[in-house]
Amino acid sequence: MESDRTAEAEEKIVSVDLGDRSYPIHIVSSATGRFAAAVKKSISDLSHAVLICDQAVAALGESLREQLQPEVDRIDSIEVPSGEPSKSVQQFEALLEWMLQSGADRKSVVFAVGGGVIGDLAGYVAASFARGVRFVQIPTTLLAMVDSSVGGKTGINLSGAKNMVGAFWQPELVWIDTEAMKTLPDRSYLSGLAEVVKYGVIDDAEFFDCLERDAEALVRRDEDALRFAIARSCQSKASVVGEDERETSGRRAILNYGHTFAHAIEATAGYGALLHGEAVSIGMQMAATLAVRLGLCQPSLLERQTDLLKRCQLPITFPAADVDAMLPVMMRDKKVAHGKLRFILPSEIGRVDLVGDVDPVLVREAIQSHR
Ligand SMILES: O=C(O)C(=O)C[C@@H](O)[C@H](O)[C@H](O)COP(=O)(O)O
Repeated sequence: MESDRTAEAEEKIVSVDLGDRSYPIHIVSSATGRFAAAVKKSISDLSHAVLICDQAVAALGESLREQLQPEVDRIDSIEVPSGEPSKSVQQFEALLEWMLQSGADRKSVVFAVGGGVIGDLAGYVAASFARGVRFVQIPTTLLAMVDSSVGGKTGINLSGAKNMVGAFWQPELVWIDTEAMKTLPDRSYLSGLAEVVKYGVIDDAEFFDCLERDAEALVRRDEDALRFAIARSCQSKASVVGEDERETSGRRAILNYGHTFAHAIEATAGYGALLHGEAVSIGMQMAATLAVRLGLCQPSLLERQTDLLKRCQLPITFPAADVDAMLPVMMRDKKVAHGKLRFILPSEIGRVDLVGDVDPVLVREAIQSHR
């Protein structure tokens, strides 16, 4: 009992405030027994649960199924291959057909169990089936915990453009159990740190200082450092999304720091060649280099970012970067307006702006300097 009480006390709830689409993010540690209660609290009239689970965490999917069983009339579950290639039109269609065969209806609730790929894919399935059913995000990678499970961006890739098809569709609940970090492979874990570092650069200078203090603790997955980093990242993301849910005012676009370069790297290198967080790390380096060359920030910003990413054991160059292939892909970025590229660029640690009309020669140079 005592340990249960301690675990409960350690539970942190961050809320995403979006009026009638508001929802809680529960950040817990080894809280197997409390999942069903949290679901019941957030979701009324749950009778049919549909679990879409990453193959890599099939055992967790089974455990969640057992926990939900007493609360529902029916559960259907399916496993999806791990990795970025699953965010495809074909996989999306296969899941919709499977939902239909499973007798899903508008009251069914989709549970997305896995990393960013599964969350984005299953979220888009939920947004599309019968014109939208409710869904729950259960992120099992660090990147999904701190970024993709929060904020309602769901979608899939086209062969030449990442996340090009999708919908803004908010979950009912995000359930983050840091227990999943114990078995996450190193490469995947470290790639999630790139999005953590991103929050420091774009929004929270004090957090950046904490990350500089805690980098080695985070790399060795120290529980306290990790819980702090996850909670602070989720708070940052929740507050930005609360201000600009559908990226209309430009505020939400700050979350895209490094992503114009990263998405082009991922699409041209072939989905899955790099993990998303690895591409974001390299993309942030290219963006900060561009900002220095444009005179928007001091070189010391790039130096601090480089140092922190290196200490997080993240890649900061991509020798195979193909500038000529990347530029046309970048023109399909969702921030392009009136045919012109726009970038999120830092002016100081903790502050970025949306910058348009950037000389393509400087963009090429920024890419080339990280090959
Ligand atoms: O939530 C957002 O908004 C973001 O931009 C967060 C990004 O880290 C995330 O990778 C997002 O999916 C990219 O969005 P996109 O609109 O550039 O596809």
